[in-house]
Amino acid sequence: MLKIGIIGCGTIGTSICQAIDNGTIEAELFAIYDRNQEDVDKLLATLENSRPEFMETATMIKEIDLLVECASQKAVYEVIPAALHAHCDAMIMSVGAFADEKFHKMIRGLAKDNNCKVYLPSGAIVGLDGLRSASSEEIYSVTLTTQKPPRGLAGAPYIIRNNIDLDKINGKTILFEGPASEAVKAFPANVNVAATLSIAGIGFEKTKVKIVANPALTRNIHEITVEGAFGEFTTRVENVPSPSNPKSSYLASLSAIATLKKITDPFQVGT
Ligand SMILES: NC(=O)C1=CN([C@@H]2O[C@H](COP(=O)(O)OP(=O)(O)OC[C@H]3O[C@@H](n4cnc5c(N)ncnc54)[C@H](O)[C@@H]3O)[C@@H](O)[C@H]2O)C=CC1
Ligand SMILES: O=C([O-])CC(=O)C(=O)O
Repeated sequence: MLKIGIIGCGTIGTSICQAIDNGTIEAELFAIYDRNQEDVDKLLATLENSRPEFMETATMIKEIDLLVECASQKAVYEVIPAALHAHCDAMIMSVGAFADEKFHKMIRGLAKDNNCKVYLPSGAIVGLDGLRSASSEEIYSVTLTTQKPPRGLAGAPYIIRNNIDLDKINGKTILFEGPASEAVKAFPANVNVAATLSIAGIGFEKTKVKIVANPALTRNIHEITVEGAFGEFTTRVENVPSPSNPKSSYLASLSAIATLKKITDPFQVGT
C-alpha cells in the first residue's frame, strides 16, 4: 500500500487525511508535519482509524513513497527538492512556487534524474483536460478571471503593499491585471490555479490573470477562456469556500483527494 506523508495540516491536509482515514483513498497515512502544533492536534482529533506519526519532513521522506504538500509556496522550496533526492514522489498544492523558472527547471530535472513523479492537481479550476488536449496544437491565449469575496483575499502581499482596505470595497472591483508570473507572487494563497493553468498551457508570462474583489459574492469564481487552433472554450466554476479557510475553495480539497485516488487506482480514465 502506498505510504503517504503530509506537510500542512490545515484545510486541505485535513480533508486528505480524513479521506485516507475513511478508506476513500486506499493508502497508508504514515506521517504528518506542520509548523503549527495546534493544527496537528486538531487534525489528529478528526481521525478515527489512522495514527500517523508526527515527523519532520527530513525524516519522513526516508520512509514514505509520496510526500503531499498542502502548506505554502515557501514549504515547496523547503521540502520538495529533498523529497525527490530521496526518491520520493510529490504532490504539490502550492503550485505558485513554480513561477520561479529556475526552481521549476530544477524540480523537473530532479524528478527525471531520480525517476520520480510530481503531481499537480487541477485544484479549484475546471478545464485543464481540454487545455492539455488543445496544447498539442498552437494555443493563442489563456485568460483566468478570479472573483472572490473581499475576505477571501485578506493578507495577500499585494493587498498589504498597496494599503487596500478590503472592508471599504462596496462594489465589484478589479484589483489586479497582469501575467500569471506576477499574480501568483502578489496573491500566493489565492491564485495557485493560475500557476497550474500556466504549466498546462502557454507558460507564466503569456497566461493573463484578472483578480476581482466582489462583496456581492459568497463563492469563489474562476473563469477560464482558451483560444487556439482547436477553436475556443470557456469554463466557469462557482466554488463554495472551505469553512476553515475562505481563501481556499472546497473543490481544491476534493481535487487533491481525486488525484490521490487516481494515483492509487490501476484503472485510469480520461486525458
Ligand atoms: N492548487 C490549488 O488549486 C489550490 C492551492 N491552494 C494552496 O494549498 C495550500 C494549502 O491550502 P489550505 O489547506 O487551504 O491552507 P491552510 O492555511 O488551511 O493550511 C496550511 C497549513 O500549512 C501549514 N504551513 C504553512 N507553511 C508551512 C511550512 N513552511 N512548514 C510547515 N507547515 C506549514 C500551516 O501552519 C497550516 O496548518 C496553500 O498554499 C494554498 O494557497 C489552496 C487552494 C487551491
Ligand atoms: O481555492 C481557490 O479558489 C483558489 C486558490 O485559493 C488558489 O489557487 O490558491
